[in-house]
Amino acid sequence: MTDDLNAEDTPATAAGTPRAPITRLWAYARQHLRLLLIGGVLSFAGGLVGLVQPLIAMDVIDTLSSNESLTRPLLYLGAVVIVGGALGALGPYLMQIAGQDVVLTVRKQLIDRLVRLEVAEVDRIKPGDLVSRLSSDTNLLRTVASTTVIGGVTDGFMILGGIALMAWLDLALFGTTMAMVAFVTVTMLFIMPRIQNATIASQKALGDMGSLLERIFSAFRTVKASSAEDHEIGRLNTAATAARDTGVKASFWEALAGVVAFLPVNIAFLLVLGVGGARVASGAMEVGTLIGFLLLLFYLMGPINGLVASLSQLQTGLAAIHRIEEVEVLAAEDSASEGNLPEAVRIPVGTGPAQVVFEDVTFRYAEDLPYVHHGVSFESSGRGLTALVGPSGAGKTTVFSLIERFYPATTGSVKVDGVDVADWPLGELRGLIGYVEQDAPVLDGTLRENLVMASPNATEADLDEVVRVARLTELVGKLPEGLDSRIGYRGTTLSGGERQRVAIARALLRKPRLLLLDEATSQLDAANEAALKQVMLDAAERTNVLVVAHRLSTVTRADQIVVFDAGLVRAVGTHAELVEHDDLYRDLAASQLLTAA
Ligand SMILES: Nc1ncnc2c1ncn2[C@@H]1O[C@H](COP(=O)(O)OP(=O)(O)OP(=O)(O)O)[C@@H](O)[C@H]1O
Repeated sequence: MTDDLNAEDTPATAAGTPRAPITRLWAYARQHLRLLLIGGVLSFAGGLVGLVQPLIAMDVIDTLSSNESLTRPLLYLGAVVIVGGALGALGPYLMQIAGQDVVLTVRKQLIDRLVRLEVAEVDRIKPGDLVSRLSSDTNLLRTVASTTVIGGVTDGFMILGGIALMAWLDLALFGTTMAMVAFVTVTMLFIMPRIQNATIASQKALGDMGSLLERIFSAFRTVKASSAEDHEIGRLNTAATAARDTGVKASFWEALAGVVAFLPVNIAFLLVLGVGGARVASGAMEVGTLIGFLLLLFYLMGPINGLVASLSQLQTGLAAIHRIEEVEVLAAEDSASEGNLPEAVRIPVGTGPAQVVFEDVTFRYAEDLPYVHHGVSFESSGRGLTALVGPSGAGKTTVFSLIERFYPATTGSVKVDGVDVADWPLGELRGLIGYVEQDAPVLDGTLRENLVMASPNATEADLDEVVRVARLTELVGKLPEGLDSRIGYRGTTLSGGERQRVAIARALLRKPRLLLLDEATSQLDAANEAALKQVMLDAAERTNVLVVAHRLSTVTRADQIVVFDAGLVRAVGTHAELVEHDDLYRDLAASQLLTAA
């Protein structure tokens, strides 16, 4: 189902099951039904006007043979051509607008879903493929949700109208034509699902290409330093070839559908000419009726080809919906939720440092993965610095993920200000926390955009203050446009230490009641190191700071140190106490696991 979205070929724990694509298409189109219907009715009316043309032509021929004036029928014919042309242009135009509206609705829905996805879902999926779903797949929907459906329905009605007229004109010729129509119908039932499957494969191949490209650019320097360009180009080329092959396959079935529509109608044309000619010769039929029938058949070629093209396009659109729907069912967070507490129980609105309590917390990232936390308990409250230390993989960063409610604790409880994080309104919970990740991500854009993204209402004075506190004044001074300078994709124009201080400044701008800081494992130069430590200590004067510490200089200044080992808290104390009483801590302090600055 959602396997295509998964980085590994493990089934996703999606929030639901995709609905049938055709139901989904209806749900999308329904929201723009008015415009679609107006466009459809105008197109249909244009078609009907066109249908009258053969009848007027018959009138012209009859008038010719009766030597009467041609003015009246020719005027009718002219009017019919002009009105038919105008309706035929306006109707499809309105439907195209409706189609763009449908795509916009779907894109907005997808964007909302993608940005609000649960972290656990994002752990499993391939971002490049999501981009292709948002751009390429939704684009496929444009035609389908507008002209295809309405066009198909109008063509269908036109064919039915034409068939009724044929039956009225001559039953024998009607029977001949119907045999061909039956052939076309049966063959289409065979071809259509194949177009849909080939399109799904083709779009998937495009998604794979996007994923591979994203993979390369997310580790571009590593790819180059590993001289892996040829290997990566090979993988991309394979995906591009797969996209070509599946595209060709889809085109083959579409072309076959076109032939299946075209040939029988032409054969019917010849048969009608033969059978009708014989009937005219035997006097069983008027020549005007035969010409009218032939014109009708000729005229119906358009709607028949149109209907077959619509059915082919419908398959393409259904394939796109299939892929869009796979995203729609991924689990997303409800950041606007009011939390789980009953109305009467209000969360105390705190202003000072927030309190964090872990009570016997167990946690694993997924049901098929081992436990990371086996019963973690500790508390951190008031101003000051709490350092989490322990061997790599002991579960320190996971503590932050649980406080931010990126994942729910499996058992036990994580409390902030005495309230389980699961019960907090998500927006409020995250609003009181400043979080600095270990690799201190910086987003493409200007320095200012990066700083205010967590606090859009920050004033210039607030900005100046965090720039000063985070020791960024010198950096801002040397950038060509100061705060408004672009800092490159992922902040590539900044040093590691600068990126971290930008991330800290962003977190501080929120005036957090709790600061979570995942210290970088990479070495920084002495000046950066000292600057960062000072920023951290300054923040600890004002609020509760939890730091995953990798440096001895950080832990020696901490008010409290929590020692993690294999998913458990094995000791809590100050540096002096732990050096005295805890073997692991003593080893950590003495070894490379806590690097001396
Ligand atoms: N998103 C994830 N999905 C699955 N497993 C994960 C995920 N994140 C971390 N883990 C696993 O959870 C365990 C604990 O990871 P965590 O990052 O909390 O350790 P840590 O103590 O912070 O390590 P380090 O000091 O190296 O940063 C590790 O074994 C890691 O492989």
